Amino acid sequence: MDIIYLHGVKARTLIGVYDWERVAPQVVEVDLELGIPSARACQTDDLADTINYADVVDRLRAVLAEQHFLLLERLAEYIAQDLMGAFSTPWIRVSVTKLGILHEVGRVGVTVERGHRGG
Ligand SMILES: Nc1nc2c(c(=O)[nH]1)N=C([C@H](O)[C@@H](O)CO)CN2
Repeated sequence: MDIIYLHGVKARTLIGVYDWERVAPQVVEVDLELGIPSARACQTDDLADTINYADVVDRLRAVLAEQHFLLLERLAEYIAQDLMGAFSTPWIRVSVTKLGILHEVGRVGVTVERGHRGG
């Protein structure tokens, strides 16, 4: 199965369990890998035969703006289900990272993988 990836997508969202995190949006970084339903575009050279990664970013940013969760786990699951439905992808891996949220820790985050990787 061929894969489209988007790494290091930064966006602001309300996320976190602490009171201060409930009132101030923070920047998270999202890494995505999506299985492409068909490899047709490799032959046709036609954007209509694949997933337009610009559309994925637009949808991801809309989700982050509208949905407010406590845990990164819940946010990653929501993103995975939303994008799988929107782009008919059989497999997805979503990582959501908080930058500099813990003292002397560069990055913390969660990865979820959903669906099945075909051959
Ligand atoms: N497994 C998780 N642990 C923690 C999360 C989380 O989303 N998943 N979140 C927090 C706080 O919101 C964090 O941003 C501040 O320390 C703590 N642990």
